[in-house]
Amino acid sequence: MAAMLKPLRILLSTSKCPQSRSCSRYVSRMRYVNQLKEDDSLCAEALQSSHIMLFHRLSPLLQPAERGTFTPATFSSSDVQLMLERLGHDRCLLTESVLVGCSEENQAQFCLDVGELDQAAVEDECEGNFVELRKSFFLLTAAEVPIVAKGQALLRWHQTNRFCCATGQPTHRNQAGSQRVCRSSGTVHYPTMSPVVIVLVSDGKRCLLGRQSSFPRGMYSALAGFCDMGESVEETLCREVAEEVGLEVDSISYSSSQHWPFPHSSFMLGCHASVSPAHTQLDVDHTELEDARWFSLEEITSALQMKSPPRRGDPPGVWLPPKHAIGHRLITEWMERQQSGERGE
Ligand SMILES: NC(=O)C1=CN([C@@H]2O[C@H](COP(=O)(O)OP(=O)(O)OC[C@H]3O[C@@H](n4cnc5c(N)ncnc54)[C@H](O)[C@@H]3O)[C@@H](O)[C@H]2O)C=CC1
Ligand SMILES: [Mg+2]
Repeated sequence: MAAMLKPLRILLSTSKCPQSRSCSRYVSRMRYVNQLKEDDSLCAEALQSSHIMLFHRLSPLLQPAERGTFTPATFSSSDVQLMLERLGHDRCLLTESVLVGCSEENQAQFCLDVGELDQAAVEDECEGNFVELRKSFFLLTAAEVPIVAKGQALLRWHQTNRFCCATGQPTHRNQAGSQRVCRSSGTVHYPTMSPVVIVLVSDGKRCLLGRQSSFPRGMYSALAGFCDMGESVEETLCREVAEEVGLEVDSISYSSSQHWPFPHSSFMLGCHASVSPAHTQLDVDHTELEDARWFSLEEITSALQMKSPPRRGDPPGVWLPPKHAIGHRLITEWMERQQSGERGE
């Protein structure tokens, strides 16, 4: 039986600013993370006493937790070093960890991809399983998803940016993994996200959802589209709605934003928009969307109550994005607004 790595049960910090009383701790934490990005030797020292989440070819390692749930497995750096040795691997691999944040106790948190090691051997050592990121999203809590998504996105960015796109020369990362430098030209490369606008359109009584052929069976979501170079959020929103369903929106309001790791790190800007009830006839571009249609409050309310996606053989039902997705948040906001409108609030 392989020696087991003892997981650390720590509360992973989110990027949310805590309120009032603990705000100074938040400030010191953010400044510490910034220092780690700037100072390679401080970061190398922090790595030696850090918490590390493991990935294997970009799939996070999850461990079973209470009541059938799962949690991202986190280990001390010394335990990871011992595991690397036991599996006959150079402990230098640890230095390829990337910084993802810092706990409430100012303990640096890193991610490491051990894709060079045998997957089953690591799973055995760690009493966990590497689970593809999309599946992980359905297994983790809302508090755990952002840091796992961030870790995977950063690891993927390093794996795909080993050479400078201007000179073709190798790039070299800093210790935190927050940048890569091309030494021949001095160009500094930073991790990138593609801005996407996601919008829930309403005609006052119904909301508009679409589905792409690649979506899971029965799933509909708010309309989304990548920003073109030079566009404002408002311009992207109006263009995408016009392109995909042939409507012109009247008014726009901002809701919230989210980093979305699929397919290659999008920065999702979530908005609500309205169209006149007199102009709701859809002209769907079927090259982009398999279907788009208006949904009543009753349809949305019952779809939000579905606990699992429809299986093969089930009656066709509408399935909405998972609760960690910003599309879910926009739909829930719309439903709550409609319900309070119906109650006359
Ligand atoms: N978190 C959520 O709730 C949801 C997230 N999304 C995400 O939003 C993103 C955009 O939605 P789509 O309707 O697919 O966009 P879209 O309507 O702009 O169409 C995608 C097409 O845009 C082009 N494109 C332009 N810039 C691109 C870039 N930077 N990266 C990739 N393709 C680019 C490509 O030709 C691609 O096929 C998707 O990646 C999807 O994962 C979509 C719906 C819900
Ligand atoms: Mg789209």
